[in-house]
Amino acid sequence: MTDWVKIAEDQEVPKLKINLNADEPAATTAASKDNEPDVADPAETSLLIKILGKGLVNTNQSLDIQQKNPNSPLHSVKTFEALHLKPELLKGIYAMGFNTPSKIQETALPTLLADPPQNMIAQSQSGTGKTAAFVLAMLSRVNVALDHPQVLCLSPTYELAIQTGEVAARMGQFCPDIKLRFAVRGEEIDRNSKITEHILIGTPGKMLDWGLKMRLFDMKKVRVFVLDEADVMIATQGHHDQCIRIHKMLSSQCQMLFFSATYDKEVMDFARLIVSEPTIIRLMREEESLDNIKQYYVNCKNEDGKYNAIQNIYGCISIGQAIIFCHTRKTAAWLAAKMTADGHSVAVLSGDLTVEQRLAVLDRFRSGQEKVLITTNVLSRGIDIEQVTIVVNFDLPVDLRGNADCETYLHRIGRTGRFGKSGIAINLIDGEKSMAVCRTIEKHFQKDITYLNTDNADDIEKIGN
Ligand SMILES: Nc1ncnc2c1ncn2[C@@H]1O[C@H](COP(=O)(O)OP(=O)(O)OP(=O)(O)O)[C@@H](O)[C@H]1O
Repeated sequence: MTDWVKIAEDQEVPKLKINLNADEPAATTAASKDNEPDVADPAETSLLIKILGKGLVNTNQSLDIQQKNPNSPLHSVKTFEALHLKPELLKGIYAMGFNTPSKIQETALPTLLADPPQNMIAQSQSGTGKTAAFVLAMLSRVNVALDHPQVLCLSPTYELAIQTGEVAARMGQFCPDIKLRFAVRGEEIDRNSKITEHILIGTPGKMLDWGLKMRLFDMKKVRVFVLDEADVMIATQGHHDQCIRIHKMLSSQCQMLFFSATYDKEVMDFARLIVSEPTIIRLMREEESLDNIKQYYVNCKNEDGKYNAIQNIYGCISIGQAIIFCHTRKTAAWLAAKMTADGHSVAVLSGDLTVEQRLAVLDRFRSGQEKVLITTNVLSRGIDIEQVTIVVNFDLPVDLRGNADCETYLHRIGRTGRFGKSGIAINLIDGEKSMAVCRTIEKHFQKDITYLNTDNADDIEKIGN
């Protein structure tokens, strides 16, 4: 095992340096996308959330469990001992600081480890313990007496595969006989050799190359197939078909495990193709709500008018930390330059930054080094910043056709029960179109968005109370 602990550690530095828009150099990407709506890349967002996550997310939501095969036993455990794991694995879990199984692990682990193996489709938000659960299943199923791949784990990108490998390396640190190999770009292998490692973690393209094109291992001998981040996988060009091709090569006895943070129809159809008679476990995300958020709109003539509105608000009330959302990178950069010139400490987070740069920006903002974070839709769902008191929509969220994007509005403004309850949202309006968007949002949530006159100091002071 030591070998691949080293490999995982060696990968840790380069993984953050990589520009995930690898097909386009960062400079070209930035220049050509300045005026377009800035959108979040699902793989980048997922990686950011994973790296930013500071431990287990506890939720009060209940589990929803469905079983397609009524004969499969289903029970839950309250301790890791109750799973009767190999002592070395149990030691690895405790060494990671895990004392008791998380909510999803309580129910998922007995099914994941059951004999005969059962298929599973699991859904829960980032940070709830999915990776730890399926990595434990992967490690437990290995028969070290056999020197061929027995477990395949597919991730949508290089970086996400490395993250999973790191968890496996840590959890398996006391199992020196279990061997892992990364099947990702940059890993080369002699065409005439055979892969002897027990676990392969990688991306679909490389896995297909090794298993199908080069026949470096026998896909029929694989006992566990894990598909991680199914929603991100679907969103990544070409991965859907590659996964299906891999799946077709596997034996019908292979245990199929499918993990995702969300399941829309496309992801569920994909899951159904791959996983037969699954036990489906879902832990719903705590819903964001607009309760206790005071919402306002301000009429402005143009972008300069919007800027004046922000200045007036800052002039009248003391604001802890604020996030300002813009539609394009260009507007975000323009606004940041103006606010900085006026003496505000401002950070900008937009899609032209690498994941490493975004992490640095978020870390600084979270620690209070900057008071204002100007961003676009790249700062999206799943990245919660607790201490923010005011959210300003410099541009209201709209979809590609210019219609109100209520879901994005909720993710920008809403809070979950876990975080501070009260907050202020200010929507800057510059014309009929944006007023119509504002009204649609108001109607959708049935929560008033009140008029605010930022030329009137008394009016502004009221929102601070
Ligand atoms: N039983 C546990 N007890 C304590 N900490 C845990 C437990 N299970 C997982 N964790 C920790 O909680 C964090 C989230 O776990 P994990 O990465 O498995 O969640 P996830 O749902 O896969 O999230 P993501 O998709 O972001 O990776 C990690 O830091 C992990 O080490």
